[in-house]
Amino acid sequence: MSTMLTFEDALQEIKQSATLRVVPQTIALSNAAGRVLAKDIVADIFVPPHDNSAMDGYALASGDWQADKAFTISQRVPAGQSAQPLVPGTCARIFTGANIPSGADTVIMQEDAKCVDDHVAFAHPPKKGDNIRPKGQDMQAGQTVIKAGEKISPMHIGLLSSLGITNITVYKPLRVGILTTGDELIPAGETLKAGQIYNSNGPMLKALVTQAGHQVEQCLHAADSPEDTEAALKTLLQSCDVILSSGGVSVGEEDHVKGVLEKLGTVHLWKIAIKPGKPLVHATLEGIPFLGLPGNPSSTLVTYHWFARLLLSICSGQKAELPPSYLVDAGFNRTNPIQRDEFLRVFIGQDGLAYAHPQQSSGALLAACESQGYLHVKANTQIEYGCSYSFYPFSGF
Ligand SMILES: Nc1nc2c(c(=O)[nH]1)N[C@H]1C(S)=C(S)[C@@H](COP(=O)(O)OP(=O)(O)OC[C@H]3O[C@@H](n4cnc5c(N)ncnc54)[C@H](O)[C@@H]3O)O[C@H]1N2
Ligand code: MOO
Repeated sequence: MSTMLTFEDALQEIKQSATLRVVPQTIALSNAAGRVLAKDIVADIFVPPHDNSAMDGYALASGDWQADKAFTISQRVPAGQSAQPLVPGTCARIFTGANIPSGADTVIMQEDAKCVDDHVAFAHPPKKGDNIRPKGQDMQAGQTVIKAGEKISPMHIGLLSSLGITNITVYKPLRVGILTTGDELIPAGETLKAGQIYNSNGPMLKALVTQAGHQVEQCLHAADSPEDTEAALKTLLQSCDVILSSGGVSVGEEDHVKGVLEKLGTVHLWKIAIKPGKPLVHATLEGIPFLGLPGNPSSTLVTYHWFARLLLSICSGQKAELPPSYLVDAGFNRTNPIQRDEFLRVFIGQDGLAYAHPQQSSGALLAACESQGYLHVKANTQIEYGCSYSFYPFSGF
């Protein structure tokens, strides 16, 4: 148990043991932004339902066009009204969004038309299909348009509204318990005494979990004692689907989280070859997944982003996907050997190169706030100016 797992093996282990922890419920689409879809959505209509005009202009059969022919305007079709079949050899006055009359196959925009008394002529020959948005251009009946596991975005709300859908089946929000540990920590708002610092991981984790769309069920703080840690965990176990903690997972005699986990449940992994975040612990307590994040604030952030986010995603019914990344060249060198996979907090310069923030201590959080994402540098490599590394913008997490 004391050997360190590789980053990939740890991800795999957490991914494989994570299971769905929430049940479906049907809710109004208008309240569904940010919720996780529980059932595929299959379109039951075509969108648009009919061929319709993309322009204000004139609908005609392209084969009827002749230079300077004066077309009779045989009908007027505003959006929202049904069109009559086109009288052969004539055109229809038509407006954006209006249904194309049967017999017409093209729309000429009004700027390209010349009105002659109550007739109209078109100088340039149209192409069949011009300015017509065909039936089903956006969605076809029978097409799966959103898969279960997707988080509903405002775009999805628009898309589903265009199908006439008012209710959808989503998963109930995942209830997450947060435990912070440490005798030295006090909440913001109180006055610091010698040896004390403010609890920053608690509020940060609460914000990360909330931003990811989960429900923070309860936040507790435990002193550095096995009794306090055990009591807090037992309380969280009563109402939470998943538990995250910060601190108390290293090797000192003031670190009690792992010992209590071994007493109450099963520890699956402890210590990963990453920097920062090495002493991460993963366990199951009474069937409830638990991740113990290391207490240094940047270690908490990094392990939340890479491991807790994934665990919470799977438990809440989402797909187990890593955030998007792209290759960026390093704008700096580092020749000292890298023994653990590193997640450097970096920003992208105007030259497009990645620059490491000068402060990479796991105890410092300002560096993350001043950076744009992670540069993932794998163990046993070096960082060379101009070489490419995977960059993961914070916005993808
Ligand atoms: N002898 C060794 N010591 C340490 C090792 C090691 O391998 N051998 N690993 C180091 C690494 S790496 C990390 S990371 C830390 C993780 O330790 P813990 O998870 O046990 O965290 P704590 O000791 O409780 O706290 C570490 C640090 O973070 C501050 N902290 C904790 N919680 C909060 C919070 N909620 N808000 C703000 N700051 C917090 C705490 O005061 C400590 O300064 O262990 C190393 N040690
Ligand atoms: O792994 Mo620790 O997070 O290096 O500071």
